[in-house]
Amino acid sequence: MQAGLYLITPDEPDTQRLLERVRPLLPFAELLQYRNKSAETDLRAEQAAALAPLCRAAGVPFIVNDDARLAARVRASGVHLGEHDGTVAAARALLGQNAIIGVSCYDDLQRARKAAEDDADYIAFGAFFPSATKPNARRATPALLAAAGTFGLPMVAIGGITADNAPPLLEAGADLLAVVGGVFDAPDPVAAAREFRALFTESRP
Ligand SMILES: Cc1ncc(COP(=O)(O)OP(=O)(O)O)c(N)n1
Ligand SMILES: Cc1nc(C(=O)O)sc1CCOP(=O)(O)O
Ligand SMILES: [Mg+2]
Repeated sequence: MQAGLYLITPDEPDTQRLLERVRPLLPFAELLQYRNKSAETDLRAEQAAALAPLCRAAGVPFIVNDDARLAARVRASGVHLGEHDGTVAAARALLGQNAIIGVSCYDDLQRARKAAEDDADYIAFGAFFPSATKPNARRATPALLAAAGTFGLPMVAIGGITADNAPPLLEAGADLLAVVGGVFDAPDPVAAAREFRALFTESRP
């Protein structure tokens, strides 16, 4: 897993529109997560099945949020698990050794330690800034990233991140910046994604 932008989809009800919104951004993303908290089961299955080949063709690992079974069904590269989304072991049994299994750790170093012991592939912390996507998210600080560096796993920062407010997170050790609104709600999403990529190419040649 390379450092860079970890793009997460917004709740877009129209599958064709979702593909149109995601397609031009894939060249700037290291990972793409399908997340739709508003969709019913059938629509989530349809959208995940549509995004999987798009990501495969672009060479971008495709991660499904919450649902390891859906990830297995669409042959995704992996799954992202929060505190209500099952265990790493259960996801690993479904998806295999090579799958990317990420774990939300919020502001909790003990959760991160457990995720590392469970052989997660990355640990995610947040929210670092107020988030319109998840207004009630627990808040985290850059000091947490600095402390979690000892776990030896790639670290993802999430929550209200823009290219402008991201530099302290990279300085504290974040490898990947997970973003919904900072790209999809920007006036020009491609320009916003390009700005994120520049943070990595300029600070880490
Ligand atoms: C990369 C990444 N980090 C954190 C989350 C949040 O997961 P979770 O706490 O399960 O909340 P929901 O996204 O399911 O609302 C994430 N999805 N991705
Ligand atoms: C899905 C999610 N999880 C968070 C956490 O802190 O665990 S913050 C968040 C929202 C991310 O969207 P945006 O980039 O628009 O703030
Ligand atoms: Mg979840």
